[in-house]
Amino acid sequence: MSGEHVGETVDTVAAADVAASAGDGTVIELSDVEFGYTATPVVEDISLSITAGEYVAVVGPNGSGKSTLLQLMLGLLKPDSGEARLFGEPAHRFDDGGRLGYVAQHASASKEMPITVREVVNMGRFPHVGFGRLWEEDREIVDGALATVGMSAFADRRITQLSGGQRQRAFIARALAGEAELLVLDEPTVGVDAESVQAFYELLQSLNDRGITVLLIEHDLGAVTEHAERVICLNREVYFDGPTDEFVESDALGRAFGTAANFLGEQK
Ligand SMILES: Nc1ncnc2c1ncn2[C@@H]1O[C@H](COP(=O)(O)OP(=O)(O)OP(=O)(O)O)[C@@H](O)[C@H]1O
Repeated sequence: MSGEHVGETVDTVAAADVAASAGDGTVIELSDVEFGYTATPVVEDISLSITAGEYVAVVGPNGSGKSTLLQLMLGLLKPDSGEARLFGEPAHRFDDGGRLGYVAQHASASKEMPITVREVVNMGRFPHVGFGRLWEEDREIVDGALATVGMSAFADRRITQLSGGQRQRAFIARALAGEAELLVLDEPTVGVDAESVQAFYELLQSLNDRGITVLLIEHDLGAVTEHAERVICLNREVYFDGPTDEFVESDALGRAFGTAANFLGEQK
């Protein structure tokens, strides 16, 4: 078995362009997926689907395969066996086009990157208009995206001069400018100050209320139970996949983490 090793995670990837999603509203579909970076599988026996409009949290211990699962879903990794489909297409062949906004773990920017927030958000329009050709209507969409995430006042600030939370908002604005239907976030509130976390989740909720499918990895169980409507609990295999209230009542957490106390001890 030879899993693809993609090395460094790209900080943010606005992946995905397609003509059509699966007609039944399925956004992501995994069938019997197995993947390992070496001969040992990191995830196996994964079958699940995510439908348009859902708000799904992936939880699990450190090293349980959450980021790997996300990258398989997005086609950034290719399963060793089984199949991953994104908007009805094989995920690894999915073309960039704005439907998907991906904010990777510790989304950051190179310190030398002399790029402003507006320029980052402008990039969201590129799949729609082509490089360097933003028209008035595109600028209005960019302004709207900046306003939606509360970053209008920071539009001309360099991306490197933002806090972690502000940077996350800028990357979300880029996804919104691209008219993303699916927003995927890998531990979005790591490095975000506590006061901003609540506002950040309110933003995600408002985007989900507008019909955007939200899929995120989250360590903060409180945030998961408060906001996500569905939980996928992972530790190489899926230990639980279902409504959040059923997850809370279940023993999946303890089984996946060894003990629930362990997990709670990991809370940041
Ligand atoms: N690029 C890579 N090359 C080799 N091994 C990797 C790579 N990325 C992750 N792994 C290994 O795969 C396993 C799952 O990692 P993954 O990052 O998917 O877990 P995770 O649940 O997201 O972890 P965390 O909660 O710590 O972010 C770990 O054992 C990790 O060391």
